[in-house]
Amino acid sequence: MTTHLETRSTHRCFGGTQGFYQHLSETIGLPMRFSVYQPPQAQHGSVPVLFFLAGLTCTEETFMIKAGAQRMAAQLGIMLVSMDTSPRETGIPGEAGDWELGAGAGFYLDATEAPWSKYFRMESYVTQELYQLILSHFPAQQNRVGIFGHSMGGHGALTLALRNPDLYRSVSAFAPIAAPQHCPWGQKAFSHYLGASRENWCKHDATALIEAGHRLPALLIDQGLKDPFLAEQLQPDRFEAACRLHGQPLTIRRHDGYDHGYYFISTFMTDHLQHHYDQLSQL
Ligand SMILES: N[C@@H](CCC(=O)N[C@@H](CSC=O)C(=O)NCC(=O)O)C(=O)O
Repeated sequence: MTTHLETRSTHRCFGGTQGFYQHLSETIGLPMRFSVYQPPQAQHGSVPVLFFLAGLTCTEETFMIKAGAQRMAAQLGIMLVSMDTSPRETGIPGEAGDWELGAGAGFYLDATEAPWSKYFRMESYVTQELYQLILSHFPAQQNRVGIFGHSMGGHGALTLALRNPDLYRSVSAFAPIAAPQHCPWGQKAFSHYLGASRENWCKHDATALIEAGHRLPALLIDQGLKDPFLAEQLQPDRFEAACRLHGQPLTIRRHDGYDHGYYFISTFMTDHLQHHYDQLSQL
């Protein structure tokens, strides 16, 4: 791959390197930004890699700044990758100004509907272009790749892993949008990006994908019970019921008092990194 990577900044962090990068994405047709934490072990050889997909309004910086993942990643020798949550400055009318749609709200799918379909191709970007770019430009082990995410990014982690089981060998999520076709965030995004076809919506809905026979490796989900989005937007009960009915292994932990934000995520981050480490170490 001949992608030119612009290094925007690097920072020593727990003996490793936190980097922020930009490149001209062929998939998106515009510059895209992403971030990589390389643990100290990456100086001596390739290491497992975990992609983190962030939620609505987030950027490639949010996870790296707020989740507190680098200390444990350095101990376990895991590379962390995060990316912006959508294309930006596309010129599409209505791209900015609505935090649930457009900029910051790419929903990790390839839009099929104009005007979004020209640039909003986050599924291909994450699963193909960025995936290959990380494997070719960083010391990442290609057979030890995992994915996790939060909220919209939890939806992304679940659906991309369900749709691409050969790419991701470990999966987890924090407060995912677990049944997007049944919630206002998902209905708004899917109707604009995918059009009216419910058949197409089901291809990007984690609960529907489980019902359709797609499967994941052993899955960990954490959910705060003081999350203001829990009942209307996230709906993990639907996903849990589908997993139980269809034999998908799932550990779902519900935590009193925790909300939707990064204080919740950082509290349980070490459990998620250990989950991925354990899964990827078996390979
Ligand atoms: N409208 C608010 C809140 C946006 C928000 O809560 N975003 C979450 C993800 S929600 C689902 O994907 C988030 O992760 N925010 C980043 C953070 O640092 O907490 C707003 O615009 O702020």
